[in-house]
Amino acid sequence: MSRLTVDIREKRLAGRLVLGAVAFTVEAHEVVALVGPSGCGKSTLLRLVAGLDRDLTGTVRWSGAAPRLGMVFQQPRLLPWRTVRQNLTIAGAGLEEGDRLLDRMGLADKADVWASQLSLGMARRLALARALAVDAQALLLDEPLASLDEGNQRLARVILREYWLRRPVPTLLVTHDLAEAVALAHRVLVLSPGPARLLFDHPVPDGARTDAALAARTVSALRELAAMPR
Ligand SMILES: Nc1ncnc2c1ncn2[C@@H]1O[C@H](COP(=O)(O)OP(=O)(O)OP(=O)(O)O)[C@@H](O)[C@H]1O
Repeated sequence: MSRLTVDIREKRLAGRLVLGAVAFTVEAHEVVALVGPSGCGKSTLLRLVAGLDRDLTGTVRWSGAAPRLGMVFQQPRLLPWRTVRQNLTIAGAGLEEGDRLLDRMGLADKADVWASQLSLGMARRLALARALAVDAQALLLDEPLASLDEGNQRLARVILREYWLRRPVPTLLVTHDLAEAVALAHRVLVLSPGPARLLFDHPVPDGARTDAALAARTVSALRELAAMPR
């Protein structure tokens, strides 16, 4: 399993500085949340890690061979002219695993519907199912629970935790929601307003995933840290 080392000194888009100094590692079995205000550069950072953009000052390295990635983009990026099931199989999912995930995501009755006919929340659930169905060696998830109602957010959290128990792959999870970060990640990286630099890298206590009071205390501590002048 790969370990990810990110050491970004600077990233520019159209000449404008979008990311400042951001350096961190993600261990082979670790889920790391990236949290920061809107527009600070989180998606840009994820694209650099995915190798979709290689134009940076700094380095992004995986130990060993580059892993097969399961990705959720900010937009669902489905193939609208294919059915829901085909969107999974074309991405490389086995039929059985694809159907199992559709069932878990509450999309079993949509398997033969055109992807273009899904609501945004359904499309986002399908995009998450696709990332989890492709036997990924690392996950890069950009706001995977955005546009889901509360029930589906809870369900998606459970599905993600089950996934990591079965397949503890290195994961970068972008979110603007500290509570979601604490609920899912082992560590939370907080970024400054853009151009983002890393403000701090904070471990989440093990119990926070099951103990709601501890989770709430961790979220408040992170919020206070993030608000501190520096
Ligand atoms: N192709 C581009 N050319 C120039 N600037 C860009 C381009 N794409 C994004 N930006 C700018 O880069 C900055 C970072 O964008 P990015 O999408 O990475 O932020 P983000 O933290 O993911 O935002 P959000 O949480 O709102 O999705 C923003 O100011 C955005 O306007």
